[in-house]
Amino acid sequence: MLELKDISFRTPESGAGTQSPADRTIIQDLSFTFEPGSFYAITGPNGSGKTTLAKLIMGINELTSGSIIFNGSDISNLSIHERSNAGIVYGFQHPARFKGTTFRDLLSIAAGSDDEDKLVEIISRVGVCSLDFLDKSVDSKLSGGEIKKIELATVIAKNPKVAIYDEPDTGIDLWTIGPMVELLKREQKDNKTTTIVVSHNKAFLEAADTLLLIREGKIGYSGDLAGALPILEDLSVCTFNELCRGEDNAQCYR
Ligand SMILES: Nc1ncnc2c1ncn2[C@@H]1O[C@H](COP(=O)(O)OP(=O)(O)OP(=O)(O)O)[C@@H](O)[C@H]1O
Repeated sequence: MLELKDISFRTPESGAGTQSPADRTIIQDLSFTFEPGSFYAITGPNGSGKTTLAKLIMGINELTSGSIIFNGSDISNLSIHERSNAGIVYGFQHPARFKGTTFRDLLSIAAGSDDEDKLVEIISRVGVCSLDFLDKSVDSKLSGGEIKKIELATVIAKNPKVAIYDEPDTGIDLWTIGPMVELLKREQKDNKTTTIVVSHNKAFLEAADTLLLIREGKIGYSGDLAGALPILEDLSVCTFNELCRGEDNAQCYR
């Protein structure tokens, strides 16, 4: 069980001192409990704080206040590495590329083994069928979709208790999204992985057991997709008509 207790994240406005009253609150007094083995989708408008929330759980961002409890232990002050050892793993929206490093290198580190059979078993789980792919260099020549598959494989190779994926569909073609959702659902079921996906994609929202809608750094809604739909519909219509002086019924979608 992963419990967020009144967590907040504030940053100084650029140019302001660290204790400035102009501090900006990105996540505000947010509490939520992620049940083991469930699938969660975190969604909400751009800039609402979804990635920040995911990074707070991983320890990439430091909490300003509040605490995070994982399986009964307070992990609020643990480093990323320590949280990773405890079983929490993060897949980045824009994974890093490492010139001179191959997919095999990254996967061996993640899996803790360079045993060929083990690596083949992992890449087949993520739908990479070609063995040649293992020896691809993880550099700028990879396509956006290829690097995301590599990132996904390295998360899965760690057999995480909690897997956090930040917009895993970035750069992925429409035909690959369905299999990707199936893969994450399969990992959730087979390994009882608590799965947290930050996404705007309907396929992930539909796959989730629970959807968290983040609005201005708080949970605006948590529950099933059916309950969220009216709110999502509402959020998709522009609320700046008065400012832009567009026609009242222009219904400018963003
Ligand atoms: N370390 C930081 N310092 C200053 N501002 C930050 C920091 N991290 C995030 N922000 C700001 O906080 C806000 C929320 O960012 P975040 O990336 O969490 O949004 P998001 O909901 O994931 O958005 P998107 O859907 O566009 O990916 C943004 O305005 C962002 O610029």
